[in-house]
Amino acid sequence: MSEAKVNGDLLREREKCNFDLKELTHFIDGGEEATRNRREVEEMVIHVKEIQDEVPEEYLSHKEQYENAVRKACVLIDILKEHALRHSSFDAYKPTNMYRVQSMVKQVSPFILHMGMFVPTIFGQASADQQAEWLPKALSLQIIGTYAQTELGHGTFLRGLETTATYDPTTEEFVLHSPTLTSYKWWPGGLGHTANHCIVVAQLYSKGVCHGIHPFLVQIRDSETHMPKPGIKVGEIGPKLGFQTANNGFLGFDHFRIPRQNMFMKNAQVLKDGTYVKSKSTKLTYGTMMLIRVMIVSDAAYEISRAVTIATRYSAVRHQSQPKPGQPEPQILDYVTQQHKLFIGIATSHALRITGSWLWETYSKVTHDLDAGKLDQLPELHALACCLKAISSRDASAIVEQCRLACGGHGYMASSNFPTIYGSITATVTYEGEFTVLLLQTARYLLKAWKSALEGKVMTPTVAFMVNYQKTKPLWKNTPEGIISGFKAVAAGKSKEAYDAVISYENNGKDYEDAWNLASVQLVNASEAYCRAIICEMFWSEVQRHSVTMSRNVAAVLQQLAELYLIYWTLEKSGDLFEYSCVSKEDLAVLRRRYGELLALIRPNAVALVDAFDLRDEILQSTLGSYDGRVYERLMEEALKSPLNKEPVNQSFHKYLKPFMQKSKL
Ligand SMILES: CCCCCCCC/C=C\CCCCCCCCCCCCCCCC(=O)SCCNC(=O)CCNC(=O)[C@H](O)C(C)(C)COP(=O)(O)OP(=O)(O)OC[C@H]1O[C@@H](n2cnc3c(N)ncnc32)[C@H](O)[C@@H]1OP(=O)(O)O
Ligand SMILES: Cc1cc2nc3c(=O)[nH]c(=O)nc-3n(C[C@H](O)[C@H](O)[C@H](O)COP(=O)(O)OP(=O)(O)OC[C@H]3O[C@@H](n4cnc5c(N)ncnc54)[C@H](O)[C@@H]3O)c2cc1C
Repeated sequence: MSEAKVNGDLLREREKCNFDLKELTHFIDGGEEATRNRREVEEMVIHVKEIQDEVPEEYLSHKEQYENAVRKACVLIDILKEHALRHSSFDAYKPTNMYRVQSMVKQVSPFILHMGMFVPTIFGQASADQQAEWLPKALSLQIIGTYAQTELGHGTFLRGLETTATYDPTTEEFVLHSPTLTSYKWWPGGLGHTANHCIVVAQLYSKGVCHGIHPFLVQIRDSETHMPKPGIKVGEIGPKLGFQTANNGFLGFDHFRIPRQNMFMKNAQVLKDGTYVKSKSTKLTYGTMMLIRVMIVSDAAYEISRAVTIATRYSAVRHQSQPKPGQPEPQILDYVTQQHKLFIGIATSHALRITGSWLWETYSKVTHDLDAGKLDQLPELHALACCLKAISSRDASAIVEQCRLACGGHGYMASSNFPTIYGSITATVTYEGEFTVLLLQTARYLLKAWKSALEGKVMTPTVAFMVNYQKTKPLWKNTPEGIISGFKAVAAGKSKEAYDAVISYENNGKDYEDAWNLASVQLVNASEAYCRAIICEMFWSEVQRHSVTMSRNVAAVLQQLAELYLIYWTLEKSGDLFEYSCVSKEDLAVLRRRYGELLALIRPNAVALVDAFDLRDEILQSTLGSYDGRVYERLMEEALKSPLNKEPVNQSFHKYLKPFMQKSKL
């Protein structure tokens, strides 16, 4: 990009950068080679004319948006498939690469569930024979699939799903049926008009016995005509807050038959005569959800990086107000309140990316052990994935919205891209396990952990801190390590309180379930505190670990961001820390001053820090956040694309306004 065209404020901001920007980008990507590979994929996609829209998508009808999205998804997937094959690797399938490439088309891909859940379920739940048959077709998109679990009546409570799959040994088939309106599948992405196959989660009946929910591969549309198969009722569920082009659909079955072999057989099986063979754990059926929950943590980090890049660049270009008479209007980035809104976003993106990578590695290790029959680490992984998915998606939604608000009126424009980013990220708070529901899952683990600590049992690593808390309340130290220890004290204290509350309700005559419900606000708070302690510890310790191999200034900016994150949350949660740790008012006053110092230290590097995310304009898709900072020019260029501006007088004037005004004159 020619520097001459770049906005002067941004040029000056970039000159202030005191660290090696490329080194930070490599760190974010996971190494220099990873940066090269990512850029190669992006470069390949960026120049493809077919994925660029002449008319902004917002002006298209719902139907046109979908058709355009299918067209672009086909182009995109073709390029990526070719790339993946050329490199004989699965690199293109890595979550981080997928997110970035996906965001080059503004609206979500109707193939998202194919790539995100259909293919992974075949990997995770199909037997070797089934994989050999289904994977080549799925990976090459000869068949397009989705993951149909949620029903009109139930999303959270999976044991309550109503779709049935009844085994008929005479024909060696399963009969799929939707007995009620509420049993209709509802929500699966791509189900409306894109997928011709889907993974259906249904209650398995054999020999008159219900064995609970199991996944089945079902062809729902004809391979040639794409017509729904007889016995299948399928369609799209209509417009939503976001995710407009995901083609979320509904699906009902009228005694629809599939071969026995279409039940996913890696874990449980039904033999020809109808004998049911149990899985090592019924929870293995939930494997794909676990994978996506793990991926969502990195996705949250990525969406924050997009929002905060847009808002920070805009804040460097935008001038407003005149605090000192006669002086020029300052850049809004110089207002400390603006720094307070934005720098926590930069810090959180790093915190969640680092935590997401750690969770990904933990997930890989535990699933490898599961394949070898070792199930002992599954509960801890489940507890971690649940709370990290919940908190990362909620934090990301809040930060994206904060970034939008930080851009004032222009943040409200569709062309800022905030509405689309927000529409996507806020969906992650609900899908793949609703926020509160997942925190309550983690709370189950925490209560057991607290009980184990009371009984002096061996503790798993992420809850081992509970043992110390039982002995003493840790002394407060105004250091990052001291703050982390304080957050652990909050997590332990809240777990204890929730545990005691459940016991106390039970002692007062409530049964366990009612006691649980009565204590559930405390349970959710305990999970949130545990999760915050994990993110804080992971962020700080990983930055420390990597600092020794980094140049001094890159290490310094990352340490500033990690410290900012820790202090931000200490100040946000000061009430909890007063209650459960030994922090004093004086300690908090010191931290408040340090927080102000950190904002000032980060300020000169702010634009460089978001530049280091290395998000191309084609990925940001924002009038406010482009690299050159031509904010006002772009806003006007985009406004002129409005179809309403194609003619000086709209026909509604002659049809309605003029007669209306004339009538008013009489
Ligand atoms: C060749 C390659 C080419 C590459 C080309 C690339 C091209 C790229 C282009 C485009 C692609 C686009 C980019 C893709 C990016 C991918 C991102 C993916 C995004 C996907 C989008 C997803 C959309 C959303 C999908 C969905 O929402 S699917 C539906 C999800 N549904 C839920 O999550 C339901 C939530 N409910 C539950 O999970 C459970 O019911 C419950 C709440 C956990 C309760 O379950 P249950 O009643 O059975 O259990 P309990 O009785 O409560 O508990 C019993 C014990 O079991 C424990 N438990 C529960 N769950 C688990 C578990 N999963 N694992 C382990 N243990 C579990 C529980 O804790 C209890 O334990 P206990 O000891 O306390 O008894
Ligand atoms: C954009 C989007 C895409 C989706 N894609 C898919 C897909 O591809 N495939 C698919 O199968 N599904 C999909 N879903 C469905 C999604 O997984 C569910 O909506 C989600 O799991 C939440 O379930 P629910 O809608 O039943 O919410 P509910 O469980 O009805 O939640 C409503 C409220 O009740 C509360 N609540 C429920 N149970 C409890 C409890 N036990 N304790 C305390 N509070 C409780 C919740 O906290 C929440 O406040 C998608 C959803 C969205 C929004």
